[in-house]
Amino acid sequence: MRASLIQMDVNPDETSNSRRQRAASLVREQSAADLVVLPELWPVGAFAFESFAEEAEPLEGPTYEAMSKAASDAGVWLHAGSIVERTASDSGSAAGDGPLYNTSLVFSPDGELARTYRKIHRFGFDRGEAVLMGAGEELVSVRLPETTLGLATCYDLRFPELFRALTDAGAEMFVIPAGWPERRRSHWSLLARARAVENQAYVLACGTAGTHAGVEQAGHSVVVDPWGEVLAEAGAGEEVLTVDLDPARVAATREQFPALKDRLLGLEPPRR
Ligand SMILES: NC(=O)CCC(=O)C(=O)O
Repeated sequence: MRASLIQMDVNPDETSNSRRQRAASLVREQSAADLVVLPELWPVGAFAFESFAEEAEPLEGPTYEAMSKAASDAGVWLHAGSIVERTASDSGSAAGDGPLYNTSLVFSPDGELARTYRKIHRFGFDRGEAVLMGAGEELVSVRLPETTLGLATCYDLRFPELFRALTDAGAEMFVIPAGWPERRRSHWSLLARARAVENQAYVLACGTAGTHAGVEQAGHSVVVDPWGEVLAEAGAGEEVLTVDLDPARVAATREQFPALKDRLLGLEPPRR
């Protein structure tokens, strides 16, 4: 199974419309891949909080349209990263005045929307995403012919219980679009490997390059195998990281080193 992670440069000199067109062409160029991944909030920038409201789009908005077509043109599964999703109000009376969400879109090779995932852990403590967006509440996995993807977004990487729950739900490959800053790059690399090792799963973590809203991005997208080995790692700039994966390695690793079976906490009834 071949995966291509598109580590896009997100900077304020490019409009979201032009970046959408560029993303669509980059996806079309990956027709040799089975799975293509884009980063978190690439149309607007994960730290461009001031632009969230203006750049917010309905689920079936311009990013959806462009990515659905790009997925079907390339004939690939496409994790299209995330958008600022504008929702209708609870009453349904006025379109578009409900909460915003950081929502990921996954398309099948025929361009159909397979699943969405609303980021559960919002970044920013008492500002930014944490106050501007609603929190997702649903664990999401996506069944592909070769494997099962578990979805998470950027700051979610710091919460191991999410990944353990996805593992319990059958995930074998975590796909993590991100807009991770350079300042905490060491955490990114460490946590990506930790989530792979502790769950004996592949990690595909796709970040952004460039600088937006004054925040230099880490780049360094990474693919880690179920043993915790780094299979491929990008540099700091825009880059497509392509790697061949063997989904059978997940079951093999879990069988050869069955640490997941030795869990004692959080399981009912206790195993020992
Ligand atoms: N966009 C994000 O979720 C940023 C997360 C981050 O900077 C961190 O966890 O550190």
